[in-house]
Amino acid sequence: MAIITFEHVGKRYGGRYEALADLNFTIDAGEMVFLTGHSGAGKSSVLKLLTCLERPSRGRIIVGGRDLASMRAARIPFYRRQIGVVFQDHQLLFDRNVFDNVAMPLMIQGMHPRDAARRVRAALDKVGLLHRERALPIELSGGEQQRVGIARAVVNKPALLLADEPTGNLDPQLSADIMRLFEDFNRIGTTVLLASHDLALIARLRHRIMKLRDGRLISDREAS
Ligand SMILES: Nc1ncnc2c1ncn2[C@@H]1O[C@H](COP(=O)(O)OP(=O)(O)OP(=O)(O)O)[C@@H](O)[C@H]1O
Repeated sequence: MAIITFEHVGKRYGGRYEALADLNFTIDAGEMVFLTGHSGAGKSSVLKLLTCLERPSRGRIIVGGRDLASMRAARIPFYRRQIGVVFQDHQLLFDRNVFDNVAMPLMIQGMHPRDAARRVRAALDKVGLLHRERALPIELSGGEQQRVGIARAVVNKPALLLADEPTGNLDPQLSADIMRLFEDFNRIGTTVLLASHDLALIARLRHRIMKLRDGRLISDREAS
């Protein structure tokens, strides 16, 4: 069953040339998919549309049965709770410790601190950082900081996990470790869509690869 459908999606920023043009694809629930392409090909734009940070200029985007174009602004925060997002620079709060960073989405939702603490520790356990919950981000390595970013993205148990160049700043060994984490979450049922230009890494992993060029889908290779 499709969890994401793009139908004839186009995106223009401020009336300029098209960042995305007539994009059509579906991603089924439970898939793990890489989105690749050169810098400026439109990878981040796809993710911004999926998180409603941007609206499509044309076409339809359906996520979990909801049409994003017709979603009222007031619904967007609720919609976003079902999606975990991992950024290249992880966007941690450097004056808060690991626990508080991961707890942030749950606090914003008003979850009871006791329930939140249980969730936070479960997420930190999954990324192997339970023993660092009191550390400040500055005390962690780059790879560990990215793991905190992933824990924060999954703390809500999202059906869909999006990541924009999550290994962009990491060396090959750490990148492979981070990819294994995404595979772990995928194995337990989370749909994963991951933008990356690290072709060597993603080719080894044998998941579906969608390739963009100048805002168009130029190839879509099924998992092998
Ligand atoms: N907010 C914006 N305003 C104007 N143009 C934008 C905006 N965001 C993206 N663009 C343009 O849209 C095109 C696609 O950008 P996008 O960030 O989606 O590509 P990308 O494949 O993610 O590239 P990168 O790997 O460099 O992040 C680029 O030409 C970019 O300059």
